[in-house]
Order: sequence, then structure tokens, then C-alpha cells
Amino acid sequence: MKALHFGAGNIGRGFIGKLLADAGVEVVFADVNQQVLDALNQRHQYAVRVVGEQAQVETVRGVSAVHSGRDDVVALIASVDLVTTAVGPQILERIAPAIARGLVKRHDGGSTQPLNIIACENMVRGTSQLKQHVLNALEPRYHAWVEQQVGFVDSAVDRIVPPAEAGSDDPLAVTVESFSEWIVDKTQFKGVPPALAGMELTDNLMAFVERKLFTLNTGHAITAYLGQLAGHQTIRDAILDPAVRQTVKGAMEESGAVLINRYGFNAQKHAAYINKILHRFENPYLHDDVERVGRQPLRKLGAGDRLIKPLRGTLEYGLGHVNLVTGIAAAMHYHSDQDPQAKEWAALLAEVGPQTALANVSGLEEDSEVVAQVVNAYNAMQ
Ligand SMILES: NC(=O)C1=CN([C@@H]2O[C@H](COP(=O)(O)OP(=O)(O)OC[C@H]3O[C@@H](n4cnc5c(N)ncnc54)[C@H](O)[C@@H]3O)[C@@H](O)[C@H]2O)C=CC1
Ligand SMILES: O=P(O)(O)OC[C@H]1O[C@](O)(CO)[C@@H](O)[C@@H]1O
Repeated sequence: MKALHFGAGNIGRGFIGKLLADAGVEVVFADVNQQVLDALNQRHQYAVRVVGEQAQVETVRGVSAVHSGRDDVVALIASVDLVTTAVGPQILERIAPAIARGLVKRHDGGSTQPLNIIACENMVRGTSQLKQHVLNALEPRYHAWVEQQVGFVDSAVDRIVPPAEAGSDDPLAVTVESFSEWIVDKTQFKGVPPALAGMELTDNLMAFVERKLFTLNTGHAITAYLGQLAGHQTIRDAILDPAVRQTVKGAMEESGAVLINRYGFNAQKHAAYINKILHRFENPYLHDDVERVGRQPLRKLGAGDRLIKPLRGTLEYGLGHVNLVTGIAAAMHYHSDQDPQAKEWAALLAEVGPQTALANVSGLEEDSEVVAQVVNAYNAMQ
């Protein structure tokens, strides 16, 4: 079996590419980072440091790489069995035209082998969004064939993989936590879903996507935002701060109450899930900057993302949300010189003020009580 994986970054090398290669799949990475591409093609292998209770180094072998902007990618899409991505939500639209050209080549070559495509991004149904971008880039006469031959499979992906620590000069260096979870929607595959160790099949994906995004990512983001406000550099330092931890845990519990109402999760098991996540944030072997985890605040303050969607859920079910409100207010204070979205957010705040800025970005009603609550909390943090 052969797979093309877009994005040889942290999750690409440290999780999805590794899982595929470990399962005996021939993996070709597509990326735009020439240094990473050259290193992959020179060595055809790389080391992954897996850190948890114990640390070990595992070698991923038999990999190669192509530039995502070149025709090699088109030829590969015409011939591989599986395409995966871990490029970031905003990049999916950019890779769609190449995928579309590859599908045309596959069609015109008379292929009858099904192809499955799985986006592994922190998004609700990211592959379905990629599918729309691909269809937009394809002439309508190919659409029926795509519907028949190409499975666009949504997934939930969970493994904390920060960038390699400063000081490492190996472009392929990657350190991952020992925990990992990749859950895919088995109803969306074309042909028989591949049996890959570490890839779990479900027919109830939305529950898993929301459980992960609105627990781990909600808690992680709020740890980052409150941590930055309190002057902490890393997620570990932030979550070990009792005041930060209390709000983070509270926010995950508020979001959890929504999930329990919506999906009927067992409350005790969900409490254990939250505790395990708090423990993962404390991992002493992962150096994870609050600035990284808080990155792209406009996306994270969006209507369907990890902060606002749980908040809306609490309104829907009439549940408490004081900790989510605090977390969102802290997100509004996020700053980073490296992050274009942080600069855009700061400019918007300065131009229209917190109430309008929050309403514009989150889709919450500008005159609503909940926006007033967030703005009060925001002002109190000034
Ligand atoms: N790092 C983590 O712990 C986790 C990340 N994720 C998600 O995985 C995705 C990737 O995140 P990371 O690996 O952390 O980011 P990253 O920045 O380490 O990796 C992204 C890679 O995509 C490449 N890229 C950019 N434009 C491209 C293009 N046009 N074609 C091909 N490759 C391109 C970049 O050069 C980079 O190597 C994101 O959606 C993130 O939310 C999900 C779970 C965990
Ligand atoms: O990758 P994003 O969506 O910017 O958010 C960072 C989050 O994603 C992760 O990288 C993995 O889930 C977490 O470390 C963090 O919660």
C-alpha cells in the first residue's frame, strides 16, 4: 500500500506519517519546506522521540518526499491508495487544486481502484471541507466519478507534538507524547477501509471529534491564553499554576457538560478523560510554548471552534459557563509578534473595541448578555 501525506511537519512526521510507515505503508511526504524535503530524500528515515512515563527513540524508515507544488504530486495522486494531510486548516484550500489535477489524471488513466483521502487537522469535518475545495477545482463532469471512486474520510487526530526544541539543527527532529488517537469515519471510505494499527474506525465520528476538540483543544487553548497573561512560557508551567488550572479544568467541565447532554457520554468516564488531559499538559519532557498552542486566535475564536462552540452549547442547554467566558476573555488578550492573526486581531480590537470585535469574529450577537460577560471579564484582565 502506498500513501501520499501532505505536510511533513510535527503531526505529519511525528504521528500520521509514522503510523502509516509503522503499518508497512510506503509513505511519500509532500511539503513546501525544501530543507525538510532534502533531508527526507537524503536519509529516507528519521528518528521520533516518544516521551511519556519513559522515553524511547523510534526510527521511521522507507520514506521519501516531493515538493507539493510540483507535478510529481499530481502523478502520485493518480497512483496511490491513500492521501492524508496535516498542513493546517488554512492550507487545505491551497492543496486542493493539485489534488483535483491528480484526480483528473487518475480518471483519465482509467483507474478503477478507489482512493481515500483523510485530512488530519484540528477541525470539525476537515476532510469534508477539503472535498468542497477539490470539487470547486474540478470540472463538473468529473464530480460523479469522484463521488463513486474517492472516499473523503473525516477524522479526529489527537497527539501533542510541539516543534523541535530550539538548539536542534536537525530539520527532521521530532518529539511526541506517547499518547495518540486517530479516529476515522468508517462510513465514508470507498472500498474496504485499510486495517492500520493505531487508526480506529467509528460510525459515530462527530462525538469523537467534538469530544477531542472541545475538551483537549478547549483546555489547551485556555491554558495557553491564561498562561500567557500570567507570564508563563510553557503549557507545563501554566497548568501547574493553581489559578490557571482551576479555570482550565472548570472550562473543560463546562464544555463536557454540553458533550454529555449532546452525546450521552458517561459523566464519570468523561471526568477521567479530563484528568488524563490535565496530566498530558504537565508532561515534563514536552517543551510546548503557550505562544504555539494559542496560535491563530481568529481561527480559535471562530463560531465552530474550541472556545465559542462549547460556549454556545452551554447557552443551548442552559448550563454554566463562567470558566469558558474567562478563557475567551484571555484569548482576546493573546499577543504574538510571529502570528499574523494575532496582529490582525489586535488591529481589529483597536479599531472597533472588544464588543464588536468579538461579535465579528465569533458570530455571537453583539448585544447579547454573553458577549457583555466576556467583555467585562476582558476589561477586568486589562
Ligand atoms: N502538532 C500537534 O500537536 C497537532 C496538530 N494537529 C493539527 O495538524 C495540523 C498540522 O499541525 P502541525 O504538524 O503542528 O503543523 P506544522 O507547521 O508542524 O506542519 C505543517 C506542515 O505543512 C507544510 N505545508 C505548508 N504549506 C503546505 C503546502 N501547500 N503543501 C504541503 N505542505 C505544506 C509546512 O511546511 C509544515 O511542514 C494542523 O491542522 C494542526 O491543528 C492536530 C493534532 C495535534
Ligand atoms: O494546532 P492548532 O489547532 O493551532 O492548536 C494547537 C492545538 O493542537 C494541538 O497541536 C494538538 O491537538 C494541541 O497541541 C493544541 O491544542
